[in-house]
Amino acid sequence: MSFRLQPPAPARPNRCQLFGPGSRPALFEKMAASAADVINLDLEDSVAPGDKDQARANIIKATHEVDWGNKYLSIRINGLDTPWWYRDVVDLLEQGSDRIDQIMIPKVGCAADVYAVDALVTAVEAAKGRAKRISLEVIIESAAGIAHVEEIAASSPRLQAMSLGAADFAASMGMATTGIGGTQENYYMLHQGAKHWSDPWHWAQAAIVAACRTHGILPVDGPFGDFSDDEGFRAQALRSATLGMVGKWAIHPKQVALANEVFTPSAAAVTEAREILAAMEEAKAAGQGAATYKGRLIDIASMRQAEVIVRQAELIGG
Ligand SMILES: CC(C)(COP(=O)(O)OP(=O)(O)OC[C@H]1O[C@@H](n2cnc3c(N)ncnc32)[C@H](O)[C@@H]1OP(=O)(O)O)[C@@H](O)C(=O)NCCC(=O)NCCSC(=O)C[C@H](O)C(=O)O
Ligand SMILES: [Mg+2]
Repeated sequence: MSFRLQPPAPARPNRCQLFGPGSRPALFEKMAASAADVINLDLEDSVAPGDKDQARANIIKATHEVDWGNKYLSIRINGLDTPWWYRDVVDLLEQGSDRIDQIMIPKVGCAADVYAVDALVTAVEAAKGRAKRISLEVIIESAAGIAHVEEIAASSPRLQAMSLGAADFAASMGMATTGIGGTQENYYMLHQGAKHWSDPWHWAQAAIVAACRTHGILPVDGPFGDFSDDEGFRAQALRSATLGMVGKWAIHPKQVALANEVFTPSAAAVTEAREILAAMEEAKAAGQGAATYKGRLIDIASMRQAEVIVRQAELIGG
């Protein structure tokens, strides 16, 4: 380990973030009753410009009236290039209840974007004497965002999570697709006449995971647009989990169970991780730093890998 230690990410479950437009208050109770760990009420791109004020009022009312149970309640404000974002922050924190946990900032392009929101949140919190400290989540969904991902991850002590927004990311990068996540038909290698599909989201996800892990932030995979394609969602989520992401958005309720399943370590994986830890304790007691488990090498690094799985299971209550 470097002399600079890797900080732990916030210890809360974040397997699924269920989104719903602030302009559809009829969905709020259903969202609260879902199995998602995090609820994202949206003021940004799922709300038409003419509905922004009403959506904000709907969300403020719902923070007082809906029973959100143990959900982590997050509200996505409008981007910093719009005339709405400051009013979103001020009204939410002046008029919304203490039930609000987090503000999500879309299209973050540099650390100063987070600084600006942090400054406003800090001022309103102090002025209103709000007891709960609001956390922040950012969405990386632009060329500038991915270019500055590390400085963004380091931008604020309030920052708890960072998501990849595949749709805006693709648009900003000029990618030739209208797909939101998943396999892209034209992104393949040819080998001996056969097509082998690659993953165009991989490098951005890996950059986000590295920035997040360096600064103790939760890395999250964003939307998978085709909510009729369960297997496509599962494949995308499994790749994200394998890379180190802790969860994924759901843009339709049917995606919640899929995300929870993928980002909950299986009983077999937890058993194996615990066996590795036990085998290494035995090896250490015998003065050895390496051992054999099911015919393969395990050593002290294997303990750290196993601990990731056990910690995740314990967080979820497994
Ligand atoms: C995608 C939808 C517009 C579909 O809505 P609808 O046509 O109502 O769906 P269904 O008829 O299939 O709904 C079945 C039942 O489920 C309820 N429902 C629907 N959506 C939700 C929800 N989000 N949460 C909870 N419950 C929901 C319906 O009411 C039906 O219930 P019942 O009648 O009792 O059976 C809609 O799902 C939707 O609006 N989804 C969220 C869209 C959104 O928030 N988008 C923003 C995030 S993605 C993004 O911004 C891109 C990103 O930034 C990037 O750049 O990548
Ligand atoms: Mg977006």
